[in-house]
Amino acid sequence: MFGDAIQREISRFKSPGKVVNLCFIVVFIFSTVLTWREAVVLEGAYVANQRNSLDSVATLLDRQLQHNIDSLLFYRNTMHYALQSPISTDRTRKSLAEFDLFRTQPFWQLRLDLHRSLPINGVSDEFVNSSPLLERDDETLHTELSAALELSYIMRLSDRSRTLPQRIFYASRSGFFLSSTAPVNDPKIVSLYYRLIAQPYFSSQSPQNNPSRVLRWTHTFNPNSTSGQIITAAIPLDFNGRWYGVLALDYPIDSLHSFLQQAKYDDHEGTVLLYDNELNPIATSAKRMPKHALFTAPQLAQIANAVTAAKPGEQGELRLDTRFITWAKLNNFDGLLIKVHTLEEGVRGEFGRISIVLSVLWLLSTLMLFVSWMVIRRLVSNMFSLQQTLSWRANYDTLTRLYNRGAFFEIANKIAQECKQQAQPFSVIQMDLDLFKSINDRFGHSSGDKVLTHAAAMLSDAFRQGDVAGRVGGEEFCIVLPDTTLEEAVKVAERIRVRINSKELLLKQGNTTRISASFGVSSALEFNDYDFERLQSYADHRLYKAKQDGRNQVCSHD
Ligand SMILES: Nc1nc2c(ncn2[C@@H]2O[C@H](COP(=O)(O)OP(=O)(O)OP(=O)(O)O)[C@@H](O)[C@H]2O)c(=O)[nH]1
Repeated sequence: MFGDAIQREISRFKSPGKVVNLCFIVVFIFSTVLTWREAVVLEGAYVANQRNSLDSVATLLDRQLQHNIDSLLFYRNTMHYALQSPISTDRTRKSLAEFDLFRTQPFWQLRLDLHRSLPINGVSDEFVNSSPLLERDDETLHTELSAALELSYIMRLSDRSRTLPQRIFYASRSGFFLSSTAPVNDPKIVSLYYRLIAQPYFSSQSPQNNPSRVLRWTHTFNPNSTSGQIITAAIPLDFNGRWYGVLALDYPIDSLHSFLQQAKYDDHEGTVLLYDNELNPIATSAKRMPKHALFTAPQLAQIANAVTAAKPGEQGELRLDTRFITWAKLNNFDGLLIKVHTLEEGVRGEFGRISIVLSVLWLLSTLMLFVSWMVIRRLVSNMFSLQQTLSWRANYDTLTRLYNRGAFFEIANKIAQECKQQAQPFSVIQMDLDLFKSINDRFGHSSGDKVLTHAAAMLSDAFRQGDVAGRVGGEEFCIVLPDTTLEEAVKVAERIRVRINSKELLLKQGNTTRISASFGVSSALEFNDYDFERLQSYADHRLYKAKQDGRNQVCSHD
């Protein structure tokens, strides 16, 4: 029952080809949506993978920076405590006395212990007086020096085995400095101290330039060279309202390069770059810094736009031309890490390979779908025309193309009943070709067939729309005429008779013949009977009479 319903629904479509098209379109859409969904899931996994891989580098770098900044803050606290309650031992007193002796010399060095402390390196009073940034306040000078001597012990203990090499130093406004990397020779002290106080990180820590007294990052950027560049984290040292100096942490760019290279991935994993807060590249995980700018000005603006509102620790991604960019804002550095993953690298990677397999599978399935669509369409089309032919043959006579006996009787009965219901006249004409056997005998069976076809065509041309004709025997035809009286039916029969007999018919080998037919006509009104089969037998009886009366005539009475 359910199957019948489906069949009924399907049969509503005039062309089964359309049903096949529809089915295949549905399958195609379904497979494409499934593939697309897989692609979306894959893309999500790819983005997560890119983020994770950058996150691991960012976390590692942040951890390193955090450790170093913690050290810097620890040294500042040490200085605060030491300034508050300075130690006074024989050794410190001896060192301070030495300072009083050396302070006018161009450079000098104080050292409490050769192995356990770092040297304090200083310049002359004259040098200090020559710079407006510097000041040797005699009231606080000894306290600061003894605090620095104390720090020189502790700074000596700084852990140098970390993966991110760096230099920690204290540059005092009183004309001396203490550095985790001691100068190799004495004259270098002056130039080193000069360089320390000449750098922006020193002057930027003055109370005017850094009123909130926070840690600041500076990058000595030279676009033409990577050697000698450093990034520095600096905090001011203040005590009792006086700015004593700057505690700072230097990272040579090369150490950041090495750090990023240690976090090395496979070749297809892309490149990680460290950018400062002005989006200048500082370091890269690649072997060397790119020769040309990686991003155009509009692309840099796009990145800047994406990261401006981001908080430290936040991550994001964007697509620039064929590259996939992941960025992470660092917690402990005023800049960001950017990972650039090119299309080529992506294709060589795991996700690229899966994407290619997915695309190939989709293409193959679409191709197979297309081929099977063509085959099934062809099959369905052939079956449909076969069905049409069979169905036609079940109802029609193939020779004359009129209704065959079975179909004709069914239709004629129906028309008779309709006429009866509507109280309309109804007539039947029975026609039989005259002496047809002799045509077969003289000219052959195929010529006989030709005559039959010709007679059927004459018949079809002569009756009105609404009349129905059928071949009811070998050379016998019957016509039913709804809403037609006996007189009108006789006229129709007469017209057909004249047409059939009107011209010579060309048969085999140039022979011609003129054919004729006899007709019997009956009508429902004369018998007050609408039974088609009875009316047909009355007409047949009158046809027999027409034959007996000499053929080629219409008979409508008994
Ligand atoms: N060629 C051909 N002949 C057919 C077909 N069907 C029947 N016939 C022939 O039609 C002939 C009918 O002959 P009869 O019934 O003797 O009648 P007739 O020769 O027409 O003579 P009357 O009806 O008395 O005029 C037979 O010889 C059948 O073989 C057909 O489809 N094709």
